[in-house]
Amino acid sequence: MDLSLIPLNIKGCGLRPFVIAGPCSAETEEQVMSTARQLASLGCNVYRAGVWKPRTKPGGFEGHGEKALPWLKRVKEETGMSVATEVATPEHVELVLEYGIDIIWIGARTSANPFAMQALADSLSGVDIPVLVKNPVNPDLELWIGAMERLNQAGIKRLAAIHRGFSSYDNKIYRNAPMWQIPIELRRRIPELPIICDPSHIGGRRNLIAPLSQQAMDLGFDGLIVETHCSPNEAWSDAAQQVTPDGLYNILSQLTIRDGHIDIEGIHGLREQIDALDNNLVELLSNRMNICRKIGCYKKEHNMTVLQANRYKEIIDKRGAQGELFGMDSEFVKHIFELVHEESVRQQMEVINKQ
Ligand SMILES: O=C(O)C(=O)C[C@]1(C(=O)O)C=C[C@@H](O)C=C1
Repeated sequence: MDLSLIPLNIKGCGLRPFVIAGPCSAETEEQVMSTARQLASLGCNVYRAGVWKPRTKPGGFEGHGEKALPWLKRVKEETGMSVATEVATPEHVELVLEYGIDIIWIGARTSANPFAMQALADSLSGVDIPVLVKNPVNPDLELWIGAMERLNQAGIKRLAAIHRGFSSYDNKIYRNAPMWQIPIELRRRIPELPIICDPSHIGGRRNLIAPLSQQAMDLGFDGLIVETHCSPNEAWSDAAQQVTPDGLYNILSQLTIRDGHIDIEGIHGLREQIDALDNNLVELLSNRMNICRKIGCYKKEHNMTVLQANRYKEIIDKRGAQGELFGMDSEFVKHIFELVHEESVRQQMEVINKQ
């Protein structure tokens, strides 16, 4: 299904980057207003604050709920910024609409759950509000697109995706692995869908916000949603990843914003060279597969298993090391040969099982 989209039509959404900023959670009216005033004075157009906070474990601050919605309303009235918060249930939707919240986002745990997504979509049927959909916690592009399709089917056309990274068991550098290939594929599949990067949740640490924001800009993402707090160290949630409003605008001022629509003329010749090399690569792969099919025939005649683990290991190790010598990441080269081997095994299975 194609998404039927119209522009987000949010103040400032034509700028690159389009910035949404504000604290992880609305803690007190004073904290909400103080952060908002600072952000507004720096030129921010959209203010975010979590009111319902999905926490991994019980006992953490789970947000003030409805009590905090009038604070966001006040931000809107006093600063002129649009206000955004997360919703996870139809009851949340009802309340945010009652309090005139301008934009809603759907969190990673909710977008991973088709039942929850459908319930939210049903509750938004007939409502004209921009909805930002965070990627599901697991790296599943279809699930992410499916969540947006459910909203779209309910009539929500002002949609954007938020890339907040993916949960993983062993994450040393990032809180959530960026796995940039997933939002890149999303852009290829739905080019007109705005993508907003959430460097706060990917990085989990404030010193990673600048490099991650730059990476998002280099990939041509449209916006950034950054957790920003008047006193980050005292934040009730996600303290390590929040920055001050001044800190955020300092980061933004240092970003290099490149134009997605480059002058193709200058790289035309180089692209021709790439086409020629890619052509050779596919031909070489096809030649390799022909040899593998011959080996498949031999294995069939001699009753040998398709998988030859020692030989497979030898290829992966050898090519990985060779790749590194040629200036590539050995894991990348190994991965390519894992895929080549997978196809080779599939082709040999075909040969062996042919009557
Ligand atoms: O060397 C073999 O036995 C092959 O069948 C070739 C090949 C490969 O693609 O390189 C395929 C399957 C085996 O597991 C190991 C290697």
